[in-house]
Amino acid sequence: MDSSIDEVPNNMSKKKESDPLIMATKINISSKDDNNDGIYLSWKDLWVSVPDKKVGRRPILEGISGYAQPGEVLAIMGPSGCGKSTLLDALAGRLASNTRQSGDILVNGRKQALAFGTSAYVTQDDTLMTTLTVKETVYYSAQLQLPQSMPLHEKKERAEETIKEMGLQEAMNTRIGGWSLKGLSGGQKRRVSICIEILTRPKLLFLDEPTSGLDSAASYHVMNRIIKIAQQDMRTIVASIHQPSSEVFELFDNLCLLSYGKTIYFGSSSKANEFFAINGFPCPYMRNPSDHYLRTINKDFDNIEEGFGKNIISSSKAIDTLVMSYESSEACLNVRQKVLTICQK
Ligand SMILES: Nc1ncnc2c1ncn2[C@@H]1O[C@H](COP(=O)(O)OP(=O)(O)OP(=O)(O)O)[C@@H](O)[C@H]1O
Repeated sequence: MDSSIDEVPNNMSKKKESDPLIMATKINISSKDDNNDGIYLSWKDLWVSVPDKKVGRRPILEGISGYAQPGEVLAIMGPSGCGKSTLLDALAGRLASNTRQSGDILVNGRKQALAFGTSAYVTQDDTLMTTLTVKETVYYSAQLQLPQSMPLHEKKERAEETIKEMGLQEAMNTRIGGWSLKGLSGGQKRRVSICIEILTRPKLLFLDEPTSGLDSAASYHVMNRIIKIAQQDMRTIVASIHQPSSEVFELFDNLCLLSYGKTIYFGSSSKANEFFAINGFPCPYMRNPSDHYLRTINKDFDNIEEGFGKNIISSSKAIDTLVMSYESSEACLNVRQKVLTICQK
């Protein structure tokens, strides 16, 4: 890092509160890494609804349960509009004001708000300052977010290390850019947003579509890095993800597969194939499992889908079959037991 960015410029401290860097400060300024206790997050019979002109209120999530635990990454997957971001928002306590929520969300087995500074959230939109370079963005953010007691050189090192972790060293001096100034690619901006949020090494990290806009190699490296952060530092990570490659999919510990607000499957991602196969939807040879799951449970194109092999079945029926089967499955029982165990800890 060069010395010209040693300190946060004065004018930045006068920026309005909506500035992402300032918001990050407010969330994380007191974050202290002084103990290694991880966060167990669990949710039970979680319902979320929104206003609807026709029916009054429309459910987005319909009584779902699950958990996320230290050292692991939980991937939330499902067709577009199935409620992935809504679940992340509910868990992070940042649902929109027009939503209604019922059911329990438990932090370490108790109904409590997430302690100040313990979690971070990377949104789908990259709200970055277009005129700053990558180095300036991450370094200023480190200065603002990391504890005052941390020496400046350590903050610099943390910033540099994080930039490297996200594979951005080549773009250090590139401006973020925007519509009037060409700068980073969409995927690089995603990585800068992730950098800013992992600077403080939060114990609980929510990532909304961390790989959107990334090519398959970058997606793999970014997710691999995120998995390492979870494992090395016993962080709990919950990430919504659209269409992971099979290599990225294999990195996830647990999978929460949603379809139109209902759970299709929750459990070890390595056992999802078996669940689909025993219910009559085996993943064809050489097909990416996540492509197969999403195609099976997307009913938006029911009228034009060719069905599954000889036994043509609509996706609506496939969804009903899988939802019912999941509810009576061992996987579902395991989730309920796990949630109960977390409560008793
Ligand atoms: N605050 C809200 N008010 C009204 N409708 C909402 C609200 N939040 C979410 N929705 C609706 O709920 C549904 C699920 O939205 P959500 O963003 O959770 O889906 P998603 O699975 O993350 O989709 P995508 O993959 O396309 O981002 C959508 O139909 C969306 O329009």
